[in-house]
Amino acid sequence: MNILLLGYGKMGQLIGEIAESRSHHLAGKITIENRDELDQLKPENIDVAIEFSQPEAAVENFEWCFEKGIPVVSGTTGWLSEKSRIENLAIEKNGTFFYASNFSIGVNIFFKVNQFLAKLMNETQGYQASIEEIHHTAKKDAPSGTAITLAEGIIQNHHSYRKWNLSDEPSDSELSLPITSKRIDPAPGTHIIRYQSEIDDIEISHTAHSRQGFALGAVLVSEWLKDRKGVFSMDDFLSF
Ligand SMILES: NC(=O)C1=CN([C@@H]2O[C@H](COP(=O)(O)OP(=O)(O)OC[C@H]3O[C@@H](n4cnc5c(N)ncnc54)[C@H](OP(=O)(O)O)[C@@H]3O)[C@@H](O)[C@H]2O)C=CC1
Ligand SMILES: O=C(O)C1=N[C@H](C(=O)O)C[C@H](O)C1
Repeated sequence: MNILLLGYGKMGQLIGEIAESRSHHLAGKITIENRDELDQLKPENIDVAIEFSQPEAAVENFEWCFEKGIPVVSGTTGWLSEKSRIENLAIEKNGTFFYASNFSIGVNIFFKVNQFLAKLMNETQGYQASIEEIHHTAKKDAPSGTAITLAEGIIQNHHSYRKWNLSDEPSDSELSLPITSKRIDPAPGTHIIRYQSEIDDIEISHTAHSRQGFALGAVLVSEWLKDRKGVFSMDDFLSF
């Protein structure tokens, strides 16, 4: 496949290496500095754009891809207030859009375990839930996109929680799930779910040892997405 990398930082570079090792060709490696190179590309020669940029850049990148008819796979976090509009735009333009807060298979198993645990805890009194995420200090958004997905998994399955809040910001509701964001180098991504009571604590966690799982997941999804039209998520890609 011909792959356009929109964003060529820590993730874009690793995705490029993995894509080439799987015999794909890189049609472009776009950063803030060389963004004008987009005008010289031939959209008909690009099979998919893999977009790992920055919260402020992602939406503009999606709109550009939809205009050019290029399917887009994005892992950029921190732009979710625009998600419904972007998904509607993808459909309106007969485009292809795949977003995941986390492309690693391990984290997607962890999402399912989190949902199952939330269902069990919903039947149990006396536990307070909380989420902690730890990432490297260059991360621009907080909480992480993965922590938001985990919070949504709890909110959908546990009646004591209706929304989430960052733990260092005041919450206006007892029904809010606190998320603590820590920035410690070189953490690629750690997420912990805690249920604490006076009697005991229950804790589940996922720790990424590198960015390999995120990057490989994005390439595998791009291969799967070829020739598909519409809006997709990891639930469509995975068979569990
Ligand atoms: N879903 C997932 O599985 C994962 C998601 N992420 C998310 O991916 C995103 C990128 O992470 P990471 O690679 O670590 O970040 P980096 O800061 O290392 O890289 C970001 C890249 O985006 C480029 N960029 C910024 N603005 C634009 C623009 N307008 N058009 C094109 N490129 C642009 C930057 O350019 P320049 O170099 O010139 O500054 C840089 O190359 C983050 O939102 C992060 O949260 C990260 C890991 C996994
Ligand atoms: O910025 C990162 O590095 C990561 N971002 C994603 C997120 O916000 O959840 C995924 C992963 O945890 C790494």
